[in-house]
Amino acid sequence: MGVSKDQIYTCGILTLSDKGSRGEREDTSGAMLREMLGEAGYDIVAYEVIPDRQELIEATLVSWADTRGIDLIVTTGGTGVSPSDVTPEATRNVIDREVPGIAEAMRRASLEKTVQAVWSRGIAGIRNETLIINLPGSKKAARENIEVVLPALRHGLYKLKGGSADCGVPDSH
Ligand SMILES: Nc1ncnc2c1ncn2[C@@H]1O[C@H](COP(=O)(O)OP(=O)(O)OP(=O)(O)O)[C@@H](O)[C@H]1O
Ligand SMILES: Nc1nc2c(c(=O)[nH]1)N[C@H]1C(S)=C(S)[C@@H](COP(=O)(O)O)O[C@H]1N2
Repeated sequence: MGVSKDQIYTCGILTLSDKGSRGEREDTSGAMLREMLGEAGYDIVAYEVIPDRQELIEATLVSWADTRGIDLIVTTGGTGVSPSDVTPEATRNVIDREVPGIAEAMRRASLEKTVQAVWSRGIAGIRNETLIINLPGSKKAARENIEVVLPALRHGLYKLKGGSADCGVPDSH
């Protein structure tokens, strides 16, 4: 079965936060992402808040991609340089192919807002037919990053699932 131009893609939001996982901080970033991606037409089928533990992050990403077949996984948190920040390492360990342009675009736009954007080490990549994107943890930073690439995502998801419409044709998928 091929991918259709009107495909509704599934999406999982994974929040990495020690405080959040202990119930010590409300996950306003995850809530914002659920709303934003839901409004953008994604079917939000998974949402979890887990601590910054690399093996747990990897296991969750693998399960969401391989067992549940989720099309798009967006992570928030754990991209910085604190000793506990391991989201990029976990993501790198589970992807087959990196998509550097996504992180490049987000950091370039973020640097227009704050020089502190240099501290996000987030990456993006593909595992089988799942696209995984790392965002920083604060609600402001997560929004400022996802809004940069959101308009591009449907095209990439379509292509990574084997869609064959021409890239140059506007709204062809
Ligand atoms: N899920 C979240 N929802 C809302 N705000 C968040 C969330 N995660 C992080 N933040 C905010 O972004 C800031 C930077 O995030 P960072 O992950 O470095 O915080 P932290 O307190 O060290 O992490 P942790 O939540 O893992 O204990 C936090 O101090 C907090 O203000
Ligand atoms: N657009 C944008 N990017 C941003 C920020 C921000 O406020 N806006 N904050 C930065 C800061 S202060 C940090 S420490 C890093 C990493 O955040 P994380 O550890 O919560 O993932 O994201 C950076 N990226």
